[in-house]
Amino acid sequence: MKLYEKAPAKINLMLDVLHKRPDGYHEVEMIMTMVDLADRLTITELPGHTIKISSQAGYIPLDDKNLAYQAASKIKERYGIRQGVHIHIDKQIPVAAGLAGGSSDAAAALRGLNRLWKLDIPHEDMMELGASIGSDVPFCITGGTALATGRGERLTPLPSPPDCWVILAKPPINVSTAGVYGRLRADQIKQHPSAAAMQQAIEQQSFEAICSGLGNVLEDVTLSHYPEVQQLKQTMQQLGADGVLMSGSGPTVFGLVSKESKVARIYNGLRGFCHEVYAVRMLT
Ligand SMILES: C[C@@](CO)(OP(=O)(O)O)[C@H](O)COP(=O)(O)OP(=O)(O)OC[C@H]1O[C@@H](n2ccc(N)nc2=O)[C@H](O)[C@@H]1O
Ligand SMILES: Nc1ncnc2c1ncn2[C@@H]1O[C@H](COP(=O)(O)OP(=O)(O)O)[C@@H](O)[C@H]1O
Repeated sequence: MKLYEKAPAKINLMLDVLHKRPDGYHEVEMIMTMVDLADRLTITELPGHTIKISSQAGYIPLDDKNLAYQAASKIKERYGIRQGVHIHIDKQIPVAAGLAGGSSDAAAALRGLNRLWKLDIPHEDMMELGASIGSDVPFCITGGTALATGRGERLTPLPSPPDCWVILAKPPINVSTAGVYGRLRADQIKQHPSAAAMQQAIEQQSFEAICSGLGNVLEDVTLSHYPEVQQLKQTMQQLGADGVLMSGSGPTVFGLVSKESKVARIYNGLRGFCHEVYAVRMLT
């Protein structure tokens, strides 16, 4: 049997850090949503116990460091599965970009293996398995739009934001999430974005209020190390995006655009600076 799962990228419309926790993680408040840029997983049964990962992308790990491998391994162990599996990842989401590509692959593997092996895993258990792989995996399992608290694994579903274009631009640097959180001084954050204001903007379907409520406290950390990310933000603003923000720990910058007539100009303008530019829709 062979089945397919789509693994979309996420963006953080707002990201606040409240404090560093005794376990080393940071207590966060984030509002996340999915965009229409996705990896595609093909999942096939294999004889024996083997977990095999393949990909057309030459730059992701194919061993137990791959988050989809970890998803398969954890599900096999927890549910005593004696079959093997081959997961092929058609990688479209830029890696180490702040778009949760690896987390979304893990989430898609959990969803797909739950179907393949007819496990009927309760929602709570899926969330727990996901959180044991990474803080963003539970959100990637449910998708949609959500307020994420705790270390990112506690979710409150929200309505979809109004449909719009999302222009993503990733400069040619890879950013480590652990490195960015490690450099953050949570007690010295000057301005905290408001989760309540973003939630209200989404509930009222106000595109303008969403754009003015965008904020991410990890931006200062990444921008101070990589001035090219700051430059990319300014360029996207000058080209006319309605709202511009770095996603997650970066370095991808996204621009929200309501009018289709502006999209080509912004996209073409950015291509001069950056090879990896995508014009996609918000997944509503
Ligand atoms: C920053 C965010 C925003 O959505 O996304 P990315 O930029 O990675 O896409 C997430 O918080 C990333 O989530 P995820 O990538 O799943 O992180 P994890 O694997 O759980 O953690 C990687 C490392 O980041 C740090 N970490 C992560 C989450 C958190 N709330 N506090 C932390 O301090 C820890 O040092 C941890 O060891
Ligand atoms: N399936 C996967 N896809 C991409 N990266 C993966 C995957 N599994 C493990 N990784 C590793 O995870 C790291 C972070 O990747 P990624 O999830 O793309 O970051 P981010 O959450 O910042 O967008 C990469 O350095 C990569 O080596």
